Amino acid sequence: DTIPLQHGAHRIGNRTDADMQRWRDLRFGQFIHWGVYAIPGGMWDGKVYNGAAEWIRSWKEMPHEAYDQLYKQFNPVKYNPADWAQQAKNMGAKYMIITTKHHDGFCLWPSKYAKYTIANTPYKKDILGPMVEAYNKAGIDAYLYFSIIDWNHPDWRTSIKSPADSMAMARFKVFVKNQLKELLDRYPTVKGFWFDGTWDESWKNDGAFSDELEQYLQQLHPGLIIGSRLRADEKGARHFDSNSRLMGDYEQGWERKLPNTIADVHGNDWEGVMTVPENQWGYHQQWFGHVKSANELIEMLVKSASLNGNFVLNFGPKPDGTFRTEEQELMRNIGRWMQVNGSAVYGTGYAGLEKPDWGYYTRKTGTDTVYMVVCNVPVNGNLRVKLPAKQSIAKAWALEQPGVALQPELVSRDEYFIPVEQKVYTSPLVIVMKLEQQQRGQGNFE
Ligand SMILES: C[C@@H]1N[C@@H](c2cn(-c3ccccc3)nn2)[C@H](O)[C@@H]1O
Repeated sequence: DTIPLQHGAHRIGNRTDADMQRWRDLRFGQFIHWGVYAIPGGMWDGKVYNGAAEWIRSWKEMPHEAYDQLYKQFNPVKYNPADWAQQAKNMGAKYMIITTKHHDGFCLWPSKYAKYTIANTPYKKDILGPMVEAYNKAGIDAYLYFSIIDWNHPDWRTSIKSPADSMAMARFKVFVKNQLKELLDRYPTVKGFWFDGTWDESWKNDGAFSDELEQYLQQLHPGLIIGSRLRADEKGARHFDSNSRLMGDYEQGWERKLPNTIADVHGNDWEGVMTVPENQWGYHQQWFGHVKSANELIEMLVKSASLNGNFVLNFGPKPDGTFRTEEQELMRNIGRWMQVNGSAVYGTGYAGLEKPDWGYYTRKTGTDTVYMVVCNVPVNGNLRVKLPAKQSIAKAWALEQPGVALQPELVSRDEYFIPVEQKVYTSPLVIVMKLEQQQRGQGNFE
């Protein structure tokens, strides 16, 4: 039996409206973390910061006063949003999430509610407007990342320890509402918010406000898509309310990790966000540890779609407004594969088949078209395809050779082998299958 909640989930099950279906069909997004933290780029005073570059202000080696002067040097003279949008389009991204304000509180737009903004840098001009416009022009939807944590604002509190704290936080919440309305007024084509920095007590213990804020934004801009990270219920439960019901429009907890099985997603819409190095969102001059390859990231993207989720890959532009070469290279290499094989990702979801060893199945939503994305070619030269009872393969072909029908061999009841060419593969191979209900009497297996 459920606990009565005023500020828990207000909907059971996924959203069924067109805006949400559009979000699902996009499947592949580009995250951009850009701000003052790009200037030090993970280094200060000749020393390397081993944490995430966008957190450098919290590093003991970086005096707050020193960081808080850096905005006076922010001048991305090479910033060219049309070029960014073109590179993202070439990569195959269908939506983009941009940090309007990260935890440091620096605003990439000339907010009239703050001084710590782009307006007071040498660059002066609004960064967000031209970016949203350029991406939308390239056919890419725009979403706004917004950090509730704001290290720059005098009224932000991580916890409420006194009446003075309560009054400060009350002022801060008005400031948050004002900035969010300002963002919607300035950039009306945005499709949603990506909230972050909502783990502190001050927020967790104010579930009512997070609920009111979500409803306020939906009234301002019906159809907005907002993930579960914004929300807490009145008992301090986050993402899932005290009755284990998902709050928000999709599960937003998959940060630098992905679900492994369809059971892990509990039937909810979800989105995974991923860094190229192990844990850098903002620009870091020295990437250390494992840097993911195009094929690794393509596999994560396909794995996400195969489990009914979206995949968002992060980029951290340099202080001059350009992407580092490794990131430009990645966008080209991922794009080359998406150019040919994107139909195995866009508008697809969980195929309802048992996960095979050789890779992933995705199903074009609502159809009998199933894609086989082969990441591990079996040494026995055959792709084993196990179908639910009474289903069979009507047709199968390699996506790149639509005219050449493959010959699946029925090797046991509802199980086929599809031969796969033994050669060097430099990227995942995609095979398309049309499934059908089994004709009566086909196959002579008991
Ligand atoms: C999307 C990512 N979320 C921000 C983040 C993550 N975290 C964090 C904090 C504590 C534990 C694990 C992760 N803190 N800030 C990162 O800075 C980046 O913006």
